[in-house]
Amino acid sequence: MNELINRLPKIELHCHLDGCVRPQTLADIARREGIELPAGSLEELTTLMKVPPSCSSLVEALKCFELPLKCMQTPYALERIAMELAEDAARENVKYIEVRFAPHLHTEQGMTVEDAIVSVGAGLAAAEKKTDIIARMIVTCMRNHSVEVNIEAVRAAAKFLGKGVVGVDLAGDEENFPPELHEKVFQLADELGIPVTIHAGEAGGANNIRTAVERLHARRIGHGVRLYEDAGAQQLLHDRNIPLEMCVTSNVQSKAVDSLEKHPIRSYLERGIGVTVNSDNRTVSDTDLTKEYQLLADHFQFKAADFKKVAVQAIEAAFVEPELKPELLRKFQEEWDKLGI
Ligand SMILES: O=c1[nH]cnc2c1ncn2[C@H]1C[C@H](O)[C@@H](CO)O1
Ligand SMILES: [Zn+2]
Repeated sequence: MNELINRLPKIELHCHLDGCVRPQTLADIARREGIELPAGSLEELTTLMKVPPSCSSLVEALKCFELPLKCMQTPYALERIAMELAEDAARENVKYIEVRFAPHLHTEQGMTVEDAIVSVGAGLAAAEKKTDIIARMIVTCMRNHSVEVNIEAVRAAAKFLGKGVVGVDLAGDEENFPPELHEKVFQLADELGIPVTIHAGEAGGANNIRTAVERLHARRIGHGVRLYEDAGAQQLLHDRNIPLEMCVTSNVQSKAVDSLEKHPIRSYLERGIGVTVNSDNRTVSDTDLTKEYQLLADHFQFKAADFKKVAVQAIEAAFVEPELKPELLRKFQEEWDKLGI
């Protein structure tokens, strides 16, 4: 199964740029830009960039983003980090990736929201030229930012829609900032024709999943782990064909589930809820898509047929230009044929 997992064609819909910075790159940028890092060695830096084993909540996990963000304040840094992320994914045979980031988190040293989008877009485009990956951007709004700031992010996303940006998202502290606070923001996204995905049911209850769909126009749900709490919400996702972007390792770390064994991914798959498999944050969660697939094979009896199913569901749910989907599906089919699965 290991070799098969390495060779499987993959697709990733939920991946945060600031959670995927290579430690060596962070060290390089810090040196280049004269930023002092609180670590004496690469090993120490790598440890600081990862969620600690003692992590007890999402709020605690979110602290791990402060360090990489310090070194993600210039066009050079954003372009390089985006390119490297897409290259790392391509090496895992990821054929399509949606990379998300909150442009406002990158404006501390004078970059504008639009500068940040342009730089990430340039990095992804560079990786597309060098590898066989298609890479797109999702503009993330932060739950702790004001409605006004998030409206600005959505307007910037609209400007780049079809030019690298394919959607908008809501992320951050779900425990203290419920989705309805940002209803106006995603009302606007809908009016502007931007596809919406919302982190919900991770550090908050299934009611947030319902709100994300019914009031924030979500077409996909980030995590949605706690969907099991509400049969009505399950029915809603099933009826509207709204899939979950599941990130199993991340959910164990943030305590969205009590233990790995209690993760509901298998039961959602069996109940006909759309499930997709994602890394969330490669560096912060110390994972990648290959490790996530391996985890599913080892602990949730995922077989080749299950991996095919989740890939097809992800292709269907991708925000990529619709005209690219048949080509993407063809690429996957070609590789499955080669693997005889
Ligand atoms: O899993 C997550 N849940 C909620 N927010 C998250 C998660 N992973 C990353 N974020 C936040 C922290 C980052 O700074 C921000 C933008 O990528 O999104
Ligand atoms: Zn996330």
